[in-house]
Amino acid sequence: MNTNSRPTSHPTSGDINAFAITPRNAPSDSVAPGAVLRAEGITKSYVIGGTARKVLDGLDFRVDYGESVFLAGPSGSGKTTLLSILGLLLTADSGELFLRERRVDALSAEERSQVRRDSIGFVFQRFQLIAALSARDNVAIPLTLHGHPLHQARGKAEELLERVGLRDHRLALPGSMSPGQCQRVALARALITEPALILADEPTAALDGVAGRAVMELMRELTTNFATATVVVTHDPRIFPFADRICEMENGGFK
Ligand SMILES: Nc1ncnc2c1ncn2[C@@H]1O[C@H](COP(=O)(O)OP(=O)(O)OP(=O)(O)O)[C@@H](O)[C@H]1O
Repeated sequence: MNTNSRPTSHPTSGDINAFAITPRNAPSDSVAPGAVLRAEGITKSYVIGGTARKVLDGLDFRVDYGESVFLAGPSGSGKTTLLSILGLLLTADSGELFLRERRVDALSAEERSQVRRDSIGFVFQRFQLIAALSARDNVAIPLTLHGHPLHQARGKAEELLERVGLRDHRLALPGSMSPGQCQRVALARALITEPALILADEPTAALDGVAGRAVMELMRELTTNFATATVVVTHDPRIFPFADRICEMENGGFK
C-alpha cells in the first residue's frame, strides 16, 4: 500500500443528512490550511524482559484542519502507541508535539489532562458508554465536566444526537441500542466539546460492515463540518476509502 495515499473522492452519505455547521476550530470561515496536530521526531521504547525495544523511531506526523488520517499496519507496528502519545495518554521518550501550534508534550500531568478535556475527543473500539445513563446523558457528560449546567449540556447533546441520526433514541440506555448506534452516541460524545482533534482506536472493530460504514460516513462528514482533524487506527481495509491519507506503520516508522 502507498503511504500517505490520498483518495481523490470520498463515499457520500446515504441515509444520513449532511450538516451545515460553521467550522469553529479553524481560524477562518472555511477549512483553514495548517496543522491541528504536529509531531516531530517521536521515539518510544518499551523495556521488555530487561531489554529496551524501540517501537517508534524518530517519527514525524501531522494532521490538518478537516483532515482524516488513518494509521494502518501490522499488529505490533506501534499504531496504538502513537495514538496514545498523540492523545497525551502516554509520554514519548523524545520528540515534540504541537496541538494547534501550542507545544503540549512538555506540560505537567494536570495541564495535559486539561488539554485532553478541552481539545481532544476519543472514540474507542468498545464505545465505553455508561450503561446506566441514557444516550443523551452519555453525550452530555463531557460538557458537565467542563462546568456547564446539566440542562444546557443535555440540550447540546440532543442536537448532536439529531446530527448522528439518533434523536428518537435520546432517552434509550446503551444496552437497548445496536453496536452501530452505540458508536454513533460515542461519536456525538466525542464531538460535544467541539474538540480540535478526534482520535479513534479501531472504531469499527465491533461493528458489522453496514454499521461500520455508517459510522465512518458520519465521522467524515462531521470532521469536515466541524473542521476537526481525525486520526483513526484501523485494521479494517473496508473503511480505507474514508481516509484523506493512510499512513502505514512498519518497524517504528512509516512505510
Ligand atoms: N505497555 C507496554 N509494555 C511493553 N510493551 C508494549 C506495551 N505496549 C505495547 N507494547 C509493545 O509495543 C509494540 C507496539 O504495540 P502497539 O500496541 O502500539 O502496536 P499496534 O500496531 O497498535 O498493534 P495492534 O494492531 O495489535 O493493536 C508491540 O510489540 C507491543 O507488544
